[in-house]
Parts: sequence; C-alpha cells; structure tokens
Amino acid sequence: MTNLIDIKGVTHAYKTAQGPLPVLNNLNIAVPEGEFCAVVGPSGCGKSTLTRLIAGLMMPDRGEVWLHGELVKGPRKTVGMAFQNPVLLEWRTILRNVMLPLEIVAPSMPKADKEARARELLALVGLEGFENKRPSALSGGMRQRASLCRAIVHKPDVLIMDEPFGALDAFTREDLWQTMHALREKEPFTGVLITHDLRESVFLGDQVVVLSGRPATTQYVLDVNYPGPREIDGLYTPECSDMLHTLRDQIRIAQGRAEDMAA
Ligand SMILES: Nc1ncnc2c1ncn2[C@@H]1O[C@H](COP(=O)(O)OP(=O)(O)OP(=O)(O)O)[C@@H](O)[C@H]1O
Repeated sequence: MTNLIDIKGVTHAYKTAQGPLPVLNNLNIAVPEGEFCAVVGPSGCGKSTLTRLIAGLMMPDRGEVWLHGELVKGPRKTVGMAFQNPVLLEWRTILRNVMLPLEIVAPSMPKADKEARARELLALVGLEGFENKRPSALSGGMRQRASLCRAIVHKPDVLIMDEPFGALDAFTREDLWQTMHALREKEPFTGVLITHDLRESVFLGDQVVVLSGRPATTQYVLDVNYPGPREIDGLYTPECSDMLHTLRDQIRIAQGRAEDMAA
C-alpha cells in the first residue's frame, strides 16, 4: 500500500522575540491511503503545528511533507480541515455552508450538483430536514456534523481534524465517532486526527502516533487492532483496555520528557 501522507524528518522552530522555539524535531509519520492516523501528545508539543505543515499553510525548516506523491510547497485545495470550533457562517443556511468549498474549488460545477452533493452528505450524518436552518438554530453536535460535511464535500485527498470533538459532551462525542465511521464507509478518505482523548484515538485511528514533549518527535506508534466492528462496546474489551494503558504510559513518558526539557 502506498503512503498518501509521508512526513519525513520534519523539524521546525518558531521565531519568537526570545529566539527560536523548537517545536518539531525529526518527525516521521506515514499514513497509507484510506487510513486514519490519530496523533496524541502532551499539551503544547506541536500537534497543531503539524496540521499546518500537512495543509501546506507553513513550510518546515527541515524535512519534507509529501501528499499523494507530491512534495507540499504551499496551501493545497485537496485538503479538508475540521476544527474544534466549527466556524459556520451565520448568514448562510446549513446547506449553503456545506456547499461553500465546492464554490471555491469547483466553481464550474452546476449549482444543482453542488446542492445534491451537500444534501447527500447532510442526510448521511443525520441532518436531513435541517438544510435550511441557520447554524445558530442547531446544537453543538449538529453544527460539528455539518462542519464534517463541509470538510469532505469536495472529496479532499486528506481530512485534517484538529480536536474536532473536544468541545462536545461525552455522549455526543461518541455519536460523532460513529458518524465518522459511517462517512468513511460511504466514501473512504485518509485522515489525520489530533486529539487529547485516548479512547477517541483508538476508536477512530488505524494507527495512533504518540508525540514526545516539545520539540516533538515520533515517540511511539500503536497499530490499532480493534476487536470486531468499530462499536462503542468494543472500547470496554480487554484488547482496548491494553491499548489504552499502553498509550497512557507513553503519554506519561512524553510528559516527563517535556518536564525535563523545561527544567
Ligand atoms: N505562530 C507561532 N509563533 C510562535 N510560537 C508558536 C506559534 N504557534 C504556536 N506556537 C508555540 O508552539 C508550541 C506548539 O504549539 P501547537 O499549537 O502546535 O501545540 P499543540 O500540541 O497543538 O498544543 P495544544 O495541545 O495545547 O493544543 C506552543 O508552545 C505554542 O505556544
């Protein structure tokens, strides 16, 4: 299987008034086509920086990011992004919010086709009947569902998700995890998911990459062998419990390293 995302030896430091702040150090991550990579690590270790580098919004000081066999040299239209705050436009209906990326990347696509595509996705995530509502009329979980539709409406090569479910209550979050699997089953896409939630990383990831404390490097990679179909009950099995313990231990090690660096 080819790697759709290949992050090779990426090193990056921010220039600050106090001098360079090293954030990533010789980071390597490989994500095969169709797979989901969950990235966890201590707070402030550089996870969001990593998403900006993959999306081509920033260039690394050293190393390379490859997407679909192409070296990333600038922002790419073939990347979809979803964040903790869905940032839907209040002056547009939910349907027209979801259609927005198509207006930018596929301006010549007939409006009826754009609309049909957006409606299809909204139905898939359970928002049929809410197409003409404004974002403020929806709950947080519903807004995040709409934002997921918007992130994949233009069939991006890669979906980058930075803490997309972080602001939701535990049960809504679990619903959204299942929605993610339903979406992936309907139209497989490759993804990078930044999260602080280890259960989420195991439920959604095909691999979980643990980043070390800052400057972050790839400390540990867990290949997720989820027992049976990805259903919430699976999280309570001994297999999942073992994976979660391993990840917790790795986070502890990463946090220790971050404290050592600060000392
Ligand atoms: N534009 C910037 N200029 C200078 N420093 C920055 C910039 N963006 C981020 N940083 C710093 O780089 C470090 C890594 O930030 P980043 O947001 O990538 O971490 P994170 O792992 O996503 O954090 P969190 O877990 O809290 O969401 C932090 O110390 C942050 O303050």
